[in-house]
Amino acid sequence: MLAKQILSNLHPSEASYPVWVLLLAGTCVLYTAVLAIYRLYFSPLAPFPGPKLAAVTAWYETYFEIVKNGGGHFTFEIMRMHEKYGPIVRISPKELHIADSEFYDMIYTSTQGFDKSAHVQDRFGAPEAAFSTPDHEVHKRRRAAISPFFAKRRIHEQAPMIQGHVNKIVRRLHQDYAGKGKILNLNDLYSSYVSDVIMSYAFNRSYGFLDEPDFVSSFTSSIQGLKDFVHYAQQLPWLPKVIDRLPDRLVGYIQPSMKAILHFQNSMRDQVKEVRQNIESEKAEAQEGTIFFSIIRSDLPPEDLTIPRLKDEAMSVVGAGIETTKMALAVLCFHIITTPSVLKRLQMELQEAIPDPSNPPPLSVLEKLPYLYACLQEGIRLSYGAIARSQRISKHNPIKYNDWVIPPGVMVSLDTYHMHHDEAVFPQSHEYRPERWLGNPRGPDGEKALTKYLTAFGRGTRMCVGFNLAYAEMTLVVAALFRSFNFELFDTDKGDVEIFRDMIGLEVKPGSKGVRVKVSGKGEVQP
Ligand code: HEM
Repeated sequence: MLAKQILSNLHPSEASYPVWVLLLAGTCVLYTAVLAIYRLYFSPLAPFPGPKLAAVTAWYETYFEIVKNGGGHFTFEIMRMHEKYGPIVRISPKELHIADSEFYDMIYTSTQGFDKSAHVQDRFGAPEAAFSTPDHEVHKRRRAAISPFFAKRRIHEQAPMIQGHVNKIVRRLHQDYAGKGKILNLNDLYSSYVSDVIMSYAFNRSYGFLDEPDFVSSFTSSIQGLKDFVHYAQQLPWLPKVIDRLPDRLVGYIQPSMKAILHFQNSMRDQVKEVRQNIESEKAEAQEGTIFFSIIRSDLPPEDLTIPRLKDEAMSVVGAGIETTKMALAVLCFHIITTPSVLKRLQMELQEAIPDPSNPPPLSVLEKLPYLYACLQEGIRLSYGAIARSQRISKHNPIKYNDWVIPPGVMVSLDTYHMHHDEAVFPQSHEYRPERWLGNPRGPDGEKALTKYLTAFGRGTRMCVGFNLAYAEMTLVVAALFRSFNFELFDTDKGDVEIFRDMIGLEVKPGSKGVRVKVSGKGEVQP
């Protein structure tokens, strides 16, 4: 009515563009004000503590994830919020965050079928992978098709294949690096190693990344580039959908970091297409028993067996274990090399367990070495796996936390950065201290195993499916390298392994070239 009156009082030429703009702007302001008032005073989350601005707008989070210091800083901001507001905080209009290590297992649980949030479904460019699937029931069905391949027994069956890749590394370091002064980039080495392992296992295909000059290939670089886009994809969930409709060349031109995702997507699409074509033409003997051969032959419903869906699953199965395992290895090697007491103790243990380095004992023996295991645990702890929170949603039931009742449908999370730096659980949490894992240690209550607080692999229904593979890869390569070689850091410092920002995975200081070392052959260590 008011709008009509205003318009009728105006000369037609005056009632054109500016009035409509004013009306539109007025409506927007009114809508924003009403929304802000609703979020502050009437939303079911209104009683929860937290900054008012974060309660009013999700742009608060966007600022920290995309703008501040180049983005990836919301996890640290959440930490600051907890210092001010206590263990439960409303971090955005629709989301709560909890900082209480004892409550982790209540959210990341196998006893309740919590969903993931759909707004993060697209962030790794693989929206239909089990990993990204929001709905609990659909996730359960998709995960069931891949999880048997990562059971401990199956990984032990793969140990000779993994050891074969480790032997190749040892040979190459002897030939090209040891005593020659040539600089070895451990990040590149590990990236190639775990990529070769997973491609062998997923597709029975050798890409020979470990044969590449300096262990660098476009594939491993593309995996590294995947995380550059994650916060944009999460904060602006429409962006991946728009990009998906544009020609690849245009995308690469507008957003160079997307090139990595496109490259990876294309290579995974080619892989699954080939397996399916081979099955259809009965030429798939070479792939029989591999992960994707079995998935295509599984009883998943047809909508889960399309090439685009399988491509997404391949991106997840292949991609999820590369940067995570590489960073854990790079971090732990840095600390072992720079801490003489740790290095000596590890080398002594390995010397005793592996009398002849050319004939290493099986995985089942090496994985029981207590100090080696402790070194891995500390590396995993300080590389975090996924740093950022992974939201869970209880669709139907409220969640109780202390005196608070979290209504159904609300995103709630804890995160590994908070967990791994809880000083009550891990005193001097920023220090690399393998000793804290020795002797079946307990948490602060003296009962719960300390391993319960190591959440790098997540927990519950969505826990990392590949953790047995990750431990096997790390055990075999760390045992071989520290048994056979000495390493001296080259132009590398703590900034090359410590968190600078959270890109879901660990991102270290800008411009870092990774952990670089000079290699020499090793004599026996004296007690
Ligand atoms: C140190 C090494 C690794 C770490 C720290 C790690 C960590 C994680 C984390 C935090 C999650 C997500 C949990 C969640 O959403 O709450 C995850 C999921 C996943 N990881 Fe890993 N991961 C590692 C290695 C691997 C390896 C080697 C593979 C396989 C080759 C793998 C495959 C997967 C898959 C497929 C998922 C999705 C599981 C699901 O949603 O059901 N990961 N991982």
